[in-house]
Amino acid sequence: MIQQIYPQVIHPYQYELNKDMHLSAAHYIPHEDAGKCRELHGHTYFINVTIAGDDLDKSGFLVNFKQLKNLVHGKFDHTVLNDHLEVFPKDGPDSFPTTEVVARKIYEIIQNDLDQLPHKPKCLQVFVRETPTSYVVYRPKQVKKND
Ligand SMILES: Nc1nc2c(c(=O)[nH]1)N=C([C@H](O)[C@H](O)COP(=O)(O)OP(=O)(O)OP(=O)(O)O)CN2
Ligand SMILES: [Zn+2]
Repeated sequence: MIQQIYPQVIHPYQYELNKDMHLSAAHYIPHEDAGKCRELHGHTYFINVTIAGDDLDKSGFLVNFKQLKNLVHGKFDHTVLNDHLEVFPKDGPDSFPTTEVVARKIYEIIQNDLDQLPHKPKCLQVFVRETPTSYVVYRPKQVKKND
């Protein structure tokens, strides 16, 4: 069981769901400022995603917990993050799988999937812990209730 206190998001929705995941992945940050992190190394990432909405699907789910796990753990577990060029392209601001970029990419992957659902749940927060002493929280700038 993952035991971690997460920051709370204030929101207007009636349902809020949280899914914890952990995954093993390797990465490297090929930038001169990254020091020892320029070399390939691995982490056990601890991830929490927060989903909210007012409506449930026909199963009574806001979104199936398994679906969230498949989207993130299913894609990245036991992989080298830098190898996912569709997520972290060779050039540009998204090319380095820093904790910040990983958190935002997980948000984008999840929200793109949620946008296909008729009841339109929203991803409000992605928490990514990379080491015992380092984590990032990503939240989209604004989530409008009727988006
Ligand atoms: N803002 C960021 N800074 C750093 C990132 C990052 O993604 N965003 N990443 C790294 C390294 O990849 C490294 O894996 C993590 O660094 P750090 O927390 O410094 O790791 P330590 O285990 O050495 O931390 P201690 O608290 O000193 O034990 C670096 N910076
Ligand atoms: Zn690292």
